Order: sequence, then structure tokens, then C-alpha cells
Amino acid sequence: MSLPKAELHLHIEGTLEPELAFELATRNGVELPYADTEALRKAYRFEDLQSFLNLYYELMAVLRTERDFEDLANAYLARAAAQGVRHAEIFFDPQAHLARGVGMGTVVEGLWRALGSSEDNHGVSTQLILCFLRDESADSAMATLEAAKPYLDRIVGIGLDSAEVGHPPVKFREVYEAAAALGLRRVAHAGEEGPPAYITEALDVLGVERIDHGLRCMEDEELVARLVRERIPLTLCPLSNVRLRTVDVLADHPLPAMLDAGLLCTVNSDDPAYFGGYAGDNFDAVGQTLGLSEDRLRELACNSFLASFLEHDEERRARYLAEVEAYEFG
Ligand SMILES: Nc1ncnc2[nH]cnc12
Ligand SMILES: [Zn+2]
Repeated sequence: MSLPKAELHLHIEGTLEPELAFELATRNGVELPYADTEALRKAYRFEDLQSFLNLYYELMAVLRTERDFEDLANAYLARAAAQGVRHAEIFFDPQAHLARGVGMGTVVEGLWRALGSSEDNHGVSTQLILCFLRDESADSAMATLEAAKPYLDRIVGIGLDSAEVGHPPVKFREVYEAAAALGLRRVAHAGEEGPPAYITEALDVLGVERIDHGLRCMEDEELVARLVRERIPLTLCPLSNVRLRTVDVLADHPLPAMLDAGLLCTVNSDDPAYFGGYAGDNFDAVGQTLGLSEDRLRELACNSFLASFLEHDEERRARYLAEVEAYEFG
């Protein structure tokens, strides 16, 4: 669906399509434990978040040079643009690269080669969000923030991802405080597999402005009321939820109930190469399977721009919102 939209929950490493993975493996002399793209695609059957993360981290071995990160980002931006994405706030996972000896500069400069010219090349404005891996230590997160300091002009904010259960937000209190002092915006994954209490903690302890996923808020009526009252955006990822078995089937997804409750929901793709669809595919899927009306789809698209970190450019935001209003469904 080419309805104009912002993508606010997208891991750039999760856009690594099998074809590009093999191309980069060949270019860098990295051996992948899969015979070909077809064999790799067959590995894309996940039991839960961890089983996905195992493959996600394994395949990152092919990303080694600035050019690799540039190619990865350009491939994503071209696909996103074709599906109506006008603005993308893109996560990256530096710790997963630093651990392999790939430096912060290689990652950020490589991504920036694509992001810096994205408006001209793809018609997509972009921002970059550095994510900490919550299954690594708080000290490691702090060292990562330190390593990012020379690149802060390229980074709008910080996030928190990877294995959620057992790694509550409070573990990262100090690093979020340090990031806030640097003027960085704050988001965090919470309530994907973890309990509603992690959502509350992310708001109260980490001071986040958006919750990534947040699906499990629906188990706590008071929390839902608070999220509605405080207009906290949730960056939902419906196809991801099905692939990672957070919901059994898309038809059971709580998105309609969440919209009815007045939550500020957005629809995003998370790791589109792994979960069977980019942003527009997610919109198509919820439109068709959940029977969302055109008004609801338009509301989701408007929400994405309202929830974005575009305050510095209200003129642009107004232009994007006008594009949503003017969009004609086919
Ligand atoms: N859906 C997800 N949840 C947590 N960490 C992630 N890293 C990449 N995708 C993720
Ligand atoms: Zn995610």
C-alpha cells in the first residue's frame, strides 16, 4: 500500500534480504552455513523472539565495511519508498558489530552514505536511532554510548532491543539518563514478550517518549488508560508479531481493539526481510485481515507522522500529513 507513512520501528540489520546476504558474503569472503538463498529462507521459521535473534545475529557476519552498510540501507530505502514510506527513523545495533571488530565509525558512516542522500535518491527523510542490546550489560551500553559520541550529529536518539524477558528497563537507568543529558530522544522495546510492567518502567524510569511494540499493555486496563491519556505512541509490528508467535494468527491481532481504546498506534515492519513484509505490506495485511476501514488506515498513517521526531521541521510534518489526507485508495 502506497499510503504515505513514516516508519518508526525498523531495524536496519533486519532488512538484510537473503540475496544481499549472499552477495556480501561473497564480497567479504564470509562463509554462510546455508547452501543458497532458498535454504536460508527455509530457516526463517521462528518459535519466538530468541530463535529469530539467533539467525539475525548470525547473518550480521556478512556486514563488514562502510560500503556494506551503505548498500544495506539503500536497499531498504528503495523498498520502503516504493511502499509509501516518506520518513524513516531507523534503528541500528552497534554492539552486535563492535563485538565482531566492526567499529562504530564504519557502521554510522556507512549508513550515513545512504541516509545523507536519501531525500534526493529515494524521497525519504531519515533519522538514526542507536539501540542498546538489553541482554548485554549496562556497562557495555554505557561504553557504546561513549563510542557514539563523535557521531551524535547523525543520531537522533536511543532505543533498547534484543531479548526482553529477564532484562527489565531499570537495568539501563544510568545510560538513559546519560543519553538524555546529551539531548538524545528516548524509546525502548517493551511489552513485546515482556510483561506490561516493563512498559510502565520504560516510561517512569527511562523516560521514553514512545514504546516499541507495547502489545501486552492490553493486559492492564490502567496502563492502557495512562497510555491514552498521555498520548504515548506505540510502534506496532503486526507481521512480526505473527512470525514471532506473540499472536497466533493475524486475525487475532489486538490492533483494532487498541485503536478502539484510543491508543496512538502506528504500524511498522520491524525486521521486514525476516517477517515477510515491509511497511506497506503490513498496512495491506492489517487492512485486509483485520478489516480496517480507509479512515482507520489514514489514522494509522497520520499517527506515524505525529509520533515521529519531526518537531524540528513542522513544515515537513504538515506536508506529509496533507499527503495522507489527499491520498486516494485504489
Ligand atoms: N522484534 C525485535 N525485538 C527485540 N529485538 C529486536 N531486534 C531486532 N528485532 C527485534
Ligand atoms: Zn523491534
